[in-house]
Amino acid sequence: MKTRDRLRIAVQKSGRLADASQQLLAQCGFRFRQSRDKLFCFGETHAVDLLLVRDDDIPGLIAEGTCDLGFVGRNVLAEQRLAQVAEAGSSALCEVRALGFGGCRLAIAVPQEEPWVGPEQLQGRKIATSYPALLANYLRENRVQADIVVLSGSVEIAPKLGKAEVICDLVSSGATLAANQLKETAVILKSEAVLAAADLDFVDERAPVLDLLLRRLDGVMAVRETKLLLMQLARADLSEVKLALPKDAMASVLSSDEDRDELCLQAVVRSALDWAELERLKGAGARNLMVLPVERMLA
Ligand SMILES: Nc1ncnc2c1ncn2[C@@H]1O[C@H](COP(=O)(O)OP(=O)(O)OP(=O)(O)O)[C@@H](O)[C@H]1O
Ligand SMILES: O=P(O)(O)OC[C@H]1O[C@H](OP(=O)(O)OP(=O)(O)O)[C@H](O)[C@@H]1O
Ligand SMILES: [Mg+2]
Repeated sequence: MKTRDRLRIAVQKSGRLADASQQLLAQCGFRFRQSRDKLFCFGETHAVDLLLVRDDDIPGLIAEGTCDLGFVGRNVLAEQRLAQVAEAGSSALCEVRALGFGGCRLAIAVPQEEPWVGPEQLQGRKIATSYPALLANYLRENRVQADIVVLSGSVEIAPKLGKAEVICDLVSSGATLAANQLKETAVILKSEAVLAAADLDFVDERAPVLDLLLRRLDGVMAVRETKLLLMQLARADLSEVKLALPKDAMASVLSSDEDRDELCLQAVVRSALDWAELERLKGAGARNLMVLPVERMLA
């Protein structure tokens, strides 16, 4: 087994996942110094270094052992995992954690005027995609035979170019599909950025730093949507205000001895808080409501 004294993580150099990946590592308390060629970041606070690469290269770098971990879209990881299984019979690549950013879906899209009845309508059609293994898997599961046209990008213009009638591509807002007179139908994969790895059974110095990284990632992820809600209220309104709190709120009441009728209530809320919920609390008697972000939590 290869041993190394520093953990090496592959992250996207530039693109949709690049900034959020580095921000997440910063939230975990990891600081880096970037090399002059901007391809490598040396970990200043911990024995963790980053390799800045194209996202498509991340699963391969992990599989060959050049990197221990990677921040990559589930769509890219799942596609390359399936391709490895088809080629070698197995794949060591696995998803260790979902990271909560880079949300999108891999979906089938057909021309807007075409009614969608189900996957059987894809029988014998030409489908353009950059995800041939995931698409082939979906077609196999639905017992449909179709012609997969592999394109590395700009898949949405394939129907206009006459290369295919249908596409299978990533969708987020749906704006790209709408601009190309296409509509989303079946979703093949729900995706987000994930932490990918092949082998986490380290027996060298990487083990404790991996442990620390996973614990801190879990700490940051656990409070992603969490907010601290603070408010003032009269003691007489306490039960009404408590009833108006979101169901998952963990509330505690603070009071000062000088004015026992005037209370302060704090609540940790794990779901997103909208204006309607705050207005409901105000209606129940709460005043000076404040919603504060929670940066980290150590249980
Ligand atoms: N419209 C979208 N909204 C949200 N996330 C997306 C969207 N499109 C793609 N993603 C996610 O972001 C990942 C990276 O997308 P990006 O467009 O930066 O890739 P790329 O052009 O292949 O970059 P690279 O130059 O690194 O190869 C995708 O694999 C996917 O997981
Ligand atoms: O549903 P939407 O919000 O419109 O997003 C979908 C688009 O986003 C991605 O492309 P991207 O913009 O990253 O460009 P690319 O094709 O060069 O990767 C994806 O390939 C779609 O084309
Ligand atoms: Mg790419």
